[in-house]
Amino acid sequence: MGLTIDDLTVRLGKRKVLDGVSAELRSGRVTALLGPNGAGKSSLLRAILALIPADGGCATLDGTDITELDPRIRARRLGYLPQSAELAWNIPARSVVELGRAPHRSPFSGMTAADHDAVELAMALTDTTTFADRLTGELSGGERARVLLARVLAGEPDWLLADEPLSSLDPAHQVDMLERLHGFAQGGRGVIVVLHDLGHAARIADDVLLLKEGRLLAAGAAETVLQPELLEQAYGIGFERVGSSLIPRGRHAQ
Ligand SMILES: Nc1ncnc2c1ncn2[C@@H]1O[C@H](COP(=O)(O)OP(=O)(O)OP(=O)(O)O)[C@@H](O)[C@H]1O
Repeated sequence: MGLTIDDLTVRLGKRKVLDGVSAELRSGRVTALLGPNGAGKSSLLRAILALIPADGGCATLDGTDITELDPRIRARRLGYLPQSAELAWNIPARSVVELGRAPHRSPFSGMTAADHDAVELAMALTDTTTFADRLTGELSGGERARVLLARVLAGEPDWLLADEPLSSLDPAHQVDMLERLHGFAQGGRGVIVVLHDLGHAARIADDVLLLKEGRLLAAGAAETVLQPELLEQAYGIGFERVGSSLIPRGRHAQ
């Protein structure tokens, strides 16, 4: 059981952006999704979430094809933090976080005590309580990113799929975000996170999926995938170990 990707193939326009990707993802662990620009990382998250159709294969959650789940159940079980921190509405931050409870509420019903508790907890975890009443248009990019994380956490999903969640955060909030994701997984839920920084991946990931040109180049425990030879194949540059870090050597390094 868990989240299984089975021979998933996706075309966007004329491009095959995912080509026969298969993997078993486990709850209680952080899976980092790595690979160069254009490798298909965002497409893989979006295909798992049934936001883009598969041309072949499928993703299943506890044995059920995710595309066959009722959309409300799907939204409850799979939380998505997309790459862009844009927000369509200029509303108070707390109202954005409250939207994360939508899959738990019936239309036109008010917020229950449980809804309020989940919102307050999510805001506390993301350090957003202090600007809960400010309009999102008045927040910095990093503050907006944290509000969006709070919105996903408020939905109490079983799985969190986060696409480059660190990109607009300062170092302190990057560390906070990594700890939040780690804590989320330690609570028994599943995390799939797209990362570019290999140091962050080494710090947080239990497992790694390494994509290149829409194909899975390697998958497994982080220490087995985060190896200079595999990373070189994926990114086309050399890597060397310095202490516990993997440092890029450049395209023409010997
Ligand atoms: N709507 C689209 N139509 C056609 N091709 C697309 C579309 N969206 C993405 N692609 C292509 O699909 C491939 C995979 O894109 P994707 O965004 O999944 O990669 P990524 O690994 O997340 O990249 P990055 O690290 O740059 O965010 C790229 O070659 C991209 O140009």
